[in-house]
Amino acid sequence: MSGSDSDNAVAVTGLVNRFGSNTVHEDLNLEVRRGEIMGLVGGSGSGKTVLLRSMLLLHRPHAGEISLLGTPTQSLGRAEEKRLRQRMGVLFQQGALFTGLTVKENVSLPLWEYTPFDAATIEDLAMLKIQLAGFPLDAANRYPSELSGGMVKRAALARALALDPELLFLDEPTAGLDPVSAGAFDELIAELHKLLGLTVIMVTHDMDALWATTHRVAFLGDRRVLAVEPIDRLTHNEHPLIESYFGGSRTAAWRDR
Ligand SMILES: Nc1ncnc2c1ncn2[C@@H]1O[C@H](COP(=O)(O)OP(=O)(O)OP(=O)(O)O)[C@@H](O)[C@H]1O
Repeated sequence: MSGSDSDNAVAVTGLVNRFGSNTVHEDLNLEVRRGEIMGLVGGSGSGKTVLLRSMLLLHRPHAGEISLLGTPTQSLGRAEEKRLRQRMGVLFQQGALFTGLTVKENVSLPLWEYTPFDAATIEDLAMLKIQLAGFPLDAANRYPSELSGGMVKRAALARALALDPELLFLDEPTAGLDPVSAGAFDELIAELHKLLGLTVIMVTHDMDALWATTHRVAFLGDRRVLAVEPIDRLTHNEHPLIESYFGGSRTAAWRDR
């Protein structure tokens, strides 16, 4: 049974994405409930990033409807789109921090752009988000080039949280981190989810992250979402594409726990 709009943070219906003759999505459907952490997995090239960019309104689909936080997005005006964007945060794979700005300045940027607050208030809010993301406060004046991989992710997360988003998108948040830092990041996401009541959509290949944080996981294959299930069930799904994805030696140990 499909949920009503008010139950869903995201509803994607009949999505089609094409690049020339390459059809990436064909009649793709996905519903993400408010307050859940949804993982997005699938083989390389299955269209996870294109789906993420479509949901972030960074890529206009060929056809279909995407409703975000109860708002259909197909024919939004610029001002409405901007207001909706303010309610969403995103952490891109490489962090995507501005290299010429310190961490504090990076986190302050959305606050300058979208809020009427004065400089002192913006600085206070930025420091609050930096703390919330578990980034060391005494390193807030450092530039991105002076940070470790784990610190870059936390700084980027602080920026994603700057405007108190209701919906948080994470693109491979633990890629490139050592296992200890990746585990700490998983814990942080779970804590923030609990504390802030966020809806989180996370693209990842990281099995630890899927098991540690997600409520359900959507599997992309064959140009659509083939299944949406809790990870313990999904890893036993008998669809050939899903079976083959989770049957590799790196993931089989998880499945057979
Ligand atoms: N801007 C673009 N122009 C043309 N083709 C594109 C563009 N962006 C994505 N594609 C194509 O769309 C398909 C899906 O790409 P996408 O990056 O979404 O896959 P993915 O599931 O995120 O893969 P990976 O796990 O390797 O990151 C690929 O065939 C890719 O070549």
